[in-house]
Amino acid sequence: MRQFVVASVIGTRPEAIKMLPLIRALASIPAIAQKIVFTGQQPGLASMMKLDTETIHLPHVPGKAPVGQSRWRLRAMIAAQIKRSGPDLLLVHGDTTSAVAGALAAWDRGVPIGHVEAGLRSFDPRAPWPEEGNRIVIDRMADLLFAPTSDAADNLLDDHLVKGRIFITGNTGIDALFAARDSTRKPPPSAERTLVVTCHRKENQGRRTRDICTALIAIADRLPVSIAFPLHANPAVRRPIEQMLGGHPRIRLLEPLTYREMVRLMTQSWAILTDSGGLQEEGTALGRPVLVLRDVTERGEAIASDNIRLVGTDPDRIFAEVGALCANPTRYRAMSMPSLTFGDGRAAPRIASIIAEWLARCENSRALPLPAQPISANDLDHDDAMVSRQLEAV
Ligand SMILES: CC(=O)N[C@@H]1[C@@H](OP(=O)(O)OP(=O)(O)OC[C@H]2O[C@@H](n3ccc(=O)[nH]c3=O)[C@H](O)[C@@H]2O)O[C@H](CO)[C@@H](O)[C@@H]1O
Repeated sequence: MRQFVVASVIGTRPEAIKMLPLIRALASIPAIAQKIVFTGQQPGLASMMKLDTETIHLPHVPGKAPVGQSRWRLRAMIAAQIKRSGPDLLLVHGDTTSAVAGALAAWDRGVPIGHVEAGLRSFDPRAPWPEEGNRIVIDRMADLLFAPTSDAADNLLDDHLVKGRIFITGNTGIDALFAARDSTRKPPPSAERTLVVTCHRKENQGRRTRDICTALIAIADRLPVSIAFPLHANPAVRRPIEQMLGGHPRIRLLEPLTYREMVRLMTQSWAILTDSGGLQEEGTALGRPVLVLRDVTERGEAIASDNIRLVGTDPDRIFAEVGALCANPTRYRAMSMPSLTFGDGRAAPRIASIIAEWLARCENSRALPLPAQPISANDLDHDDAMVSRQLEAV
């Protein structure tokens, strides 16, 4: 039997972190050859991933273009790559401009699409923008949809324009987290209460960043907490933060950390304050309370399990929520229970086996299987037996 070609599009740090476990799992399948397309949306990712598969680097266009222009440019360049290498399946991850451009390029060329981390919704088209629109568009074009949780799968089932095969697999980000956590010596417990902070979202730039920094100064000045703040690489994000927080004795501004360093910092942390999607999932799996610097989240499962709380960006509210964690051990303990709601660390091999089985069936059927009926609600259980039942139907 011939080798199948599976191409993956990578544009940002979270895509690199969350796709690496799947790329490694696919590499262990002899029938599959891979091509990794780096779009340059964020530079330096290939060296971070240390891949030994074929990689393609799209030319980086300096300067910050409007989102629509970037999407069009990336779509055209990825379509040209697809024309050259004709993959049997194109994988995209999440909700970035690179992901939606990759899916559109595959759509243009009639190449089947696999969406990793499918089904996340904030149900607010403007927050986050353009991510909410991106992931809806991708899900409606995708042939294989890998939903991290049953809630995400429910979102897909509720959208009658989603026609692909839905699988509940867990989030590959938890695979990456556990691999990084278990590959380093367990750090000694930190005597100090360290609050890990990250802030990078477009909607939090400007006044909201200043409000968040005002809260951090009050926290560092008045609460028994020190702050470790790994800065985002984007100068427009980090500059105002450096101006407001630089030099504060109880606030450590850090250069962007490697993933392993970041996992070590989170493992040692007392709590996490962030607008990041990935950190909400990681804090939940590690059992660290996560306060979210947003008004909405796609991780409703972790609100239900009281692992995360939405605190928004009002400085007084942020200070009060961190203060309550300090003053209320019962609340702190309740938010510190590790939960596998976002995955058990085996999502990547699960997805890889689904892909290998699906490609083989496509080959045997000599045609792309018609989009089968979405899975029924009673299929939404989180185990491998369910996945194999779904595959039988392909
Ligand atoms: C709407 C939304 O929520 N979308 C999310 C967004 O991703 P995000 O919000 O998680 O983005 P960031 O916060 O930039 O990355 C976080 C990762 O980086 C690690 N990290 C952090 C600081 C550091 O110094 N070193 C590191 O290694 C950290 O542990 C974590 O794993 O887009 C992704 C792609 O579409 C989606 O998957 C994801 O849903």
